[in-house]
Amino acid sequence: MRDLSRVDKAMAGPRPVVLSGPSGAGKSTLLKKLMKEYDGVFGFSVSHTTRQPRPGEENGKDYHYVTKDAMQTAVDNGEFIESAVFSGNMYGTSKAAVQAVRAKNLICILDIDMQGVRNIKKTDLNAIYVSIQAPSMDILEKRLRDRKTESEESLQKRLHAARVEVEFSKEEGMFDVCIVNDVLEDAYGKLKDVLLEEINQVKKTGMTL
Ligand SMILES: Nc1ncnc2c1ncn2[C@@H]1O[C@H](COP(=O)(O)OP(=O)(O)OP(=O)(O)O)[C@@H](O)[C@H]1O
Ligand SMILES: Nc1nc2c(ncn2[C@@H]2O[C@H](COP(=O)(O)O)[C@@H](O)[C@H]2O)c(=O)[nH]1
Repeated sequence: MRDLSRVDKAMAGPRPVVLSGPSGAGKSTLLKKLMKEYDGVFGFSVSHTTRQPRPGEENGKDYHYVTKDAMQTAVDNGEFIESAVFSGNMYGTSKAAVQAVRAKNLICILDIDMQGVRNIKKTDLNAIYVSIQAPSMDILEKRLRDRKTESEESLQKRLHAARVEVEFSKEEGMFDVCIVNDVLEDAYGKLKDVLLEEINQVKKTGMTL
């Protein structure tokens, strides 16, 4: 007899993965490793932002870089699943960004702040929520400073937001798992363990198509 629950699951597509946590905790580092190791399994939900691109970032790949007016108009037109102001800039997940990944039957990865988590939880996306944390505020600050992407003002705003994000991660039921990114390879191993079922599902479905 066919296992209908498994058929339904495959048809619904893989569950999206939400990575969230303080700026500098290592979300992008971890998700880039995942996308490299599992080429053709994960797809990144490319957010929109009004912040300036950093050296090496590519429009359409890391973010869609837009003006505040363009972003506000798109938000007002209902083009976003969620949007937020973080550290003085607007960020948002467009419906098109998620749809583009899901149309390919890939695991959609969202890298979003806590406001985004709250809002995505109100949707029917049925995501897996993973909190990425640094081992301590001192280490977080050092990582952010060493990254050399922020002005002192922006760094202070991010550290302030980080304290709030740390408390948020402790809220009951917010995250399925919390990973402390101390030794990168250990954190990456834990992330892969959490996502193993979805990874295997995508690999299996891909092979039968
Ligand atoms: N386990 C680790 N040990 C040491 N350095 C790390 C580790 N993980 C990430 N880093 C470094 O810390 C910095 C911040 O990492 P990353 O940019 O991935 O953070 P993020 O959470 O994506 O931040 P943001 O939210 O600002 O985009 C980077 O320079 C990265 O190379
Ligand atoms: N709510 C949302 N938050 C987002 C989105 N895209 C990124 N982010 C978060 O913003 C901060 C800062 O990112 P940075 O690239 O400027 O360092 C970080 O916490 C991201 O997770 C989004 O679409 N919605």
